[in-house]
Amino acid sequence: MSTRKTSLTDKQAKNGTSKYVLERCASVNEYYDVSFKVMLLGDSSVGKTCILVRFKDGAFLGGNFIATVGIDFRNKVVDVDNLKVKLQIWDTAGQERFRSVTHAYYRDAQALLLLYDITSKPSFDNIRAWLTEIHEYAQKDVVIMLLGNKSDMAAERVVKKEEGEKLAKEYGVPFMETSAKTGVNVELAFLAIAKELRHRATQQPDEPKFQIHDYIESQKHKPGCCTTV
Ligand SMILES: Nc1nc2c(ncn2[C@@H]2O[C@H](COP(=O)(O)OP(=O)(O)OP(=O)(O)O)[C@@H](O)[C@H]2O)c(=O)[nH]1
Repeated sequence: MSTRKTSLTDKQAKNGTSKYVLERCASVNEYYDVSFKVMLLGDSSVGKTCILVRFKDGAFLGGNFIATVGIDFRNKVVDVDNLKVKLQIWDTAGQERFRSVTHAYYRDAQALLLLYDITSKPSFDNIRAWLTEIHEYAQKDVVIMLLGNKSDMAAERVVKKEEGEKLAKEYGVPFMETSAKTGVNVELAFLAIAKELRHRATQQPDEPKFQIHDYIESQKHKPGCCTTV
């Protein structure tokens, strides 16, 4: 399958929906109650586009690697606790030369999925630098999740799962290993983010806070979890 990773003009990008739209809206014939922007970040080739395509279309983009140019987005509406949540998911270019383009989009994002590749030590080592950038450019209350992608490549693994867990714990962010190839944990990652954002947007002061870490742990241990086919 051939994919061309396209970039958007600023005008197209700014046509996105605003924060916490709590009204019934139609987006390409799909109704939703609330809309959020989620951004995929991480070094080039860690699998950001593949994770998005797996979640959106249930497919894997194998074959030749074509780096993303600039930034691109796709929408997906998911049901979260009786509310239709639209995730507008921004796929960014991991290459350094596009960094100044993508910085401009950080502040509009309500959630960030930060990826590294379990077969690439540099991509893991760069996570701290990514978190520094996030703290500089993103909203203070942005939801961050760390993902160690390509978990299907066990033979080539150079980053232990425990290392990912330790780093995530240090920064107080949820963590899981994913595979865009097999689908493991991909849906869970996006659904956990959608749930967290949905609860933040609609939560009453007397309601208990949604616990994303607990939710992920409870779902990981469910039979049949967490493959998108
Ligand atoms: N085995 C395996 N390969 C993967 C996985 N995810 C991505 N790949 C491969 O890794 C390469 C890079 O994937 P992309 O999704 O294009 O990477 P990216 O992070 O979007 O890269 P940039 O656009 O440059 O930022 C491609 O050849 C994919 O087929 C995975 O979970 N498992």
